[in-house]
Amino acid sequence: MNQSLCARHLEAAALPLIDIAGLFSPDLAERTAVAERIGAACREVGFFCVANHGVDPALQQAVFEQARAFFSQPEAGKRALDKVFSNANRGYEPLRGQVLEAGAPADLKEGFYIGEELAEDDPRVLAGRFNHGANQWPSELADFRPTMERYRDAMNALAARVMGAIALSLQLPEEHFAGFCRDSMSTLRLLHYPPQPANAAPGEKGCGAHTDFGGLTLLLQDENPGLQVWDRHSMSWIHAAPVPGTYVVNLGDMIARWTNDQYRSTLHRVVNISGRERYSVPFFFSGNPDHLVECLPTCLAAGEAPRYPAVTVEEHHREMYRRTYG
Ligand SMILES: O=C(O)CCC(=O)C(=O)O
Ligand SMILES: [Fe+2]
Repeated sequence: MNQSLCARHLEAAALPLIDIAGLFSPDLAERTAVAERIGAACREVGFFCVANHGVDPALQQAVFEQARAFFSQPEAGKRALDKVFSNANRGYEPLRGQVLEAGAPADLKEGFYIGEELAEDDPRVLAGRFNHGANQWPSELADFRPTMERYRDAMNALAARVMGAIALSLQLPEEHFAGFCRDSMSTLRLLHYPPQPANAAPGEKGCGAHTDFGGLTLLLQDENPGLQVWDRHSMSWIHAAPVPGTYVVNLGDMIARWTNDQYRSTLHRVVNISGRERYSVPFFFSGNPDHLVECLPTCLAAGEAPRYPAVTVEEHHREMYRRTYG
């Protein structure tokens, strides 16, 4: 994306818009300058848009095409890859399969989960590690798997780069989170939201209000708005309309735990009032399952205590899946 496009969208964007071209510079000062902007957005909102992220637009379009092709299959075809057949939360999740907002009706979205590909005889799979296993792939869509694998690789690389910037923004060495980023148990999630029905039950919506569980989320949206982000100042929902060519980046609960809530994991939801089918592709960069997430000493003021006990990435995710899938 060029500068003029960024500038034109700057006013329209409800979330901070950050040009991250400088993160690809060999010059540490340029990377640090971008990191400072990211740090300010993390403290203030916990949500921001990034432009000049380097991800191939043709690859993004291919991901949407494959997602549409998958979800437009007859229900029986999708159900053949139901998540219930997976020991690693992979595959199809039908409409109303998750309750992201405790006490609210189930979410009006259907989804498809993809993770790192691990063979059934991998020691981590044999040991029953959470979310570790093989993917379920739709055999009738020949381009689906290679497209998603290329995209997942691109997302892992971009997320690790943004984690480097977050480290810099906290006055830590850029590689501070390298152990977290190594062999991340990331999840790529394809989502399809039907238009919000006129006769929706009270509180029924695409995605109930929630914070993301993990480290970083990189969200690719189609052109249909629907995402809403809680604004603690106005105590109302910001409508985060899609900005072409950008990702929405938001922080998950683990970064809030690291920073003792200095960096925010902010409430968000989806209401698809566009009147059209909406597709989105969040990528959850969850981190290394064995990594211990505990408050960074540099994020504690004198005499302040950590708000959260230390937890491993795996323990934390196991608990969050239990809460939202019952
Ligand atoms: O579809 C979206 O825009 C957001 C989805 C989301 O918040 C999630 O899956 O955690
Ligand atoms: Fe989310």
